[in-house]
Amino acid sequence: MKEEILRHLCKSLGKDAAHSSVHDWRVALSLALRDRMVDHWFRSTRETYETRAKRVYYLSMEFLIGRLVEDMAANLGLVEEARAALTELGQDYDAVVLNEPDAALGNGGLGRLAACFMDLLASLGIPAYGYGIRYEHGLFKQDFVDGRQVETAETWLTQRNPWEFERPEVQFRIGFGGHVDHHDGKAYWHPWETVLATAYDTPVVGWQGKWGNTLRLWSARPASKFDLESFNRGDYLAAGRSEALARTISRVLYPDDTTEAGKELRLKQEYFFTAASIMDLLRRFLSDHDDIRELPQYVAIQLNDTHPAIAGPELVRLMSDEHNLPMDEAIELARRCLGYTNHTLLPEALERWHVGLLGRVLPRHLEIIRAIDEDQQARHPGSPRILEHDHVHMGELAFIMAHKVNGVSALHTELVKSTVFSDLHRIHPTRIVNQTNGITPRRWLHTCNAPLSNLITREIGDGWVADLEKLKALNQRTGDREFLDAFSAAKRQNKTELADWIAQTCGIAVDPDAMFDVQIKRIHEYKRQLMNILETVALWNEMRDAPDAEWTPRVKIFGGKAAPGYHVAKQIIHLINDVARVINNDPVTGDLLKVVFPANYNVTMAERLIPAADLSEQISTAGKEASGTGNMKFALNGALTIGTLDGANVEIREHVGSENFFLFGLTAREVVERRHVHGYARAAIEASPRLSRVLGQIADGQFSPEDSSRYHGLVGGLYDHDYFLVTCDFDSYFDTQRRADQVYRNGSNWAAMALRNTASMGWFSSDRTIRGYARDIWQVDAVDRAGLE
Ligand SMILES: CCc1ccc([C@H](C)CC(=O)N[C@@H]2O[C@H](CO)[C@@H](O)[C@H](O)[C@H]2O)cc1
Repeated sequence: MKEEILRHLCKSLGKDAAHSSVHDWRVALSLALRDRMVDHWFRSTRETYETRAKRVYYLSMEFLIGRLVEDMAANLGLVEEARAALTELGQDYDAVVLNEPDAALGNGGLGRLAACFMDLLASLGIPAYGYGIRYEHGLFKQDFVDGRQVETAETWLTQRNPWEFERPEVQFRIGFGGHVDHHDGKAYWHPWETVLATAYDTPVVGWQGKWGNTLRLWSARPASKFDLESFNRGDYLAAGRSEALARTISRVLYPDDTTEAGKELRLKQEYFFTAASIMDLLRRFLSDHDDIRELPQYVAIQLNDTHPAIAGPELVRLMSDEHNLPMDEAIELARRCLGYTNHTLLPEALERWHVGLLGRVLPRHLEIIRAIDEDQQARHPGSPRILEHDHVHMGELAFIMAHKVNGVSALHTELVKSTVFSDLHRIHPTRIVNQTNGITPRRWLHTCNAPLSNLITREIGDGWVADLEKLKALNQRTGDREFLDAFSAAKRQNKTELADWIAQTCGIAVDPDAMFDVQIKRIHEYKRQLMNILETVALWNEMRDAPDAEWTPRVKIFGGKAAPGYHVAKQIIHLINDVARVINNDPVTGDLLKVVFPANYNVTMAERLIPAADLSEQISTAGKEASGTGNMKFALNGALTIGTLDGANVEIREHVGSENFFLFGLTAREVVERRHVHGYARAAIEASPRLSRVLGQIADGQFSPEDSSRYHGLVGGLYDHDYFLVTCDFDSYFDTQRRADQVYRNGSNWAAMALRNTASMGWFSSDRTIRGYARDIWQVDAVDRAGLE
């Protein structure tokens, strides 16, 4: 490994070891690791062709990958070899791997799930491609200025990306706009604008590197040559116009994760990568099959939410317009290839494009969508329509064009059946299935939490990394004092390291013996970071009222970005920072309570915070969080959850045992009922002296003396609307937090409960999730290659 790193440093980067930066060493290491992957990759690709195996295509607008170097080294079993090689070369392995920028090609849960799935598809040896967009700029960089979020462009590609292979030979012409001619029964689409989609491939090897799949990300290029004539005329802007226009399509990730942008560029992005992906998989299929009617036997396409839903009409277009299949047969064939995963019930997140906009950008597809609607009506009169009120409803399109639709947790799937798709569910009672989310145990325990990972491996061997259900054996140890101490020591080591990082990064001193209470996720009203900070102020009040009482010291840690246009979410960020400033400088409460909100939460920060957490905040309004995946990561790393019966919390609590979970709050059904009670929020506030005191302090500007009316709107909103029932769940949340305090003070109990959580999280490996998709949706075999020689 040492020679390979040196060779790349000198030969690939042209750098002399004596004058190389951490960046150079990191790229050299990455190239050396990449070399070790390509053989597995080629062999897997060859084998898939030889065995004519069915391929899975995962279409996603987002892949929230994070850093890759550590993950690749771990999957190849080369961590120690790489660490030794760098040490011999006088370099610090940890500094080198942390130098890598996050590939932040996603907003949150949906994007990270796609990244976890890619790891599992390779580890299970399922031939698969991930298809997405190679954004030049991923999710924005977040900074706090006077406590407010400010966004700046993310720049991961300004540095060389050592993992990708550019594929200039893999290019597709993607059309937009124009018109459609119809003659002799055929349709001819004449796009007005064309861009080139160019492929960039990143190999994805699974655990123990026995199989390699491909993540193919598309980059937009101008289809037309450089306009030298304009240039010579000195009209430089005109000369660069087509280039700039084309690149705009893959320039930046839309930072909204719950509100559909409804912007033309977003629609173009969705069609751009979807069309290139469909054309690419069809080309691959037709390279060794000549009857397109066999497609469903060899191709399974999974739509990661509605963002690639245009895949249905695009497949039908190619089958009917270019392969001359009758429309209804094309529709049926496409349906047998397609699966659709729904990730949210929030009405504002369900995509619906104005028929004018979609017709202008994709005139042929609008015709086909009309045909699909008629086909559905013919088969199921009265069925919900795709085209309604001048809008194309992408949820209905995805549902009607898929042979299987799935939710991402048991509760969510039931709500999908009983709310958003209740009518379609009645017509197609077997189409909706559940596939509860999962996480990859490699990144989210083995790689990010060495103290606990090593302890577990010492105790039960390392079989758990490939088969997480093996953690169950740890349940025997919940009464073993010595093991519990070792378990607590691992947590304490992570907390100490995090305390050092917080001191450096945020300039705040925190006590590793305090309870580390962590809420990290996108900022959104339904995730109720607001309720968390209100509880924090209430606790602060009571600590100040009785400073000598027996309090459990707490460190409240927040992390998360708000969509730039989401005003209320930005207000919540500002309030958390304002409250932190007051509490962290309060001599009365001192080390009893600290509030920490490091800026620019991302995958790498999650890998740092989760291993050090004691308490995991999963406090969404019941019925709103489709699943959550952070909740699984925390429990796996030995944190206890305080949470509502929402999303996958329900199943986590079933697996870890209700006695090892701090449950509070209204259920999803009670939430719906409470909304019918007039003035429920005001009533709840008036019934809670604790809450009304806190709201008074905030409204009076106690935390914003420089702008006392800053939170009038926010507090007023709680009195008058409180759509997410912060007021109604506040007291039970506060009481449950106090219960957690009690338990935490009895360390051994807490450790035993935490160990039960870790031991019971095997089911939440995305190993189980992917096996479910393979069995129920894709009809492919999951061959566990990890153990194969
Ligand atoms: C059109 C804008 C937009 C962009 C992204 C989204 C995603 C669906 C939002 C998302 O990330 N949903 C999360 O998906 C996770 C993976 O299934 C779940 O665990 C989370 O509960 C869900 O909020 C909606 C709307």
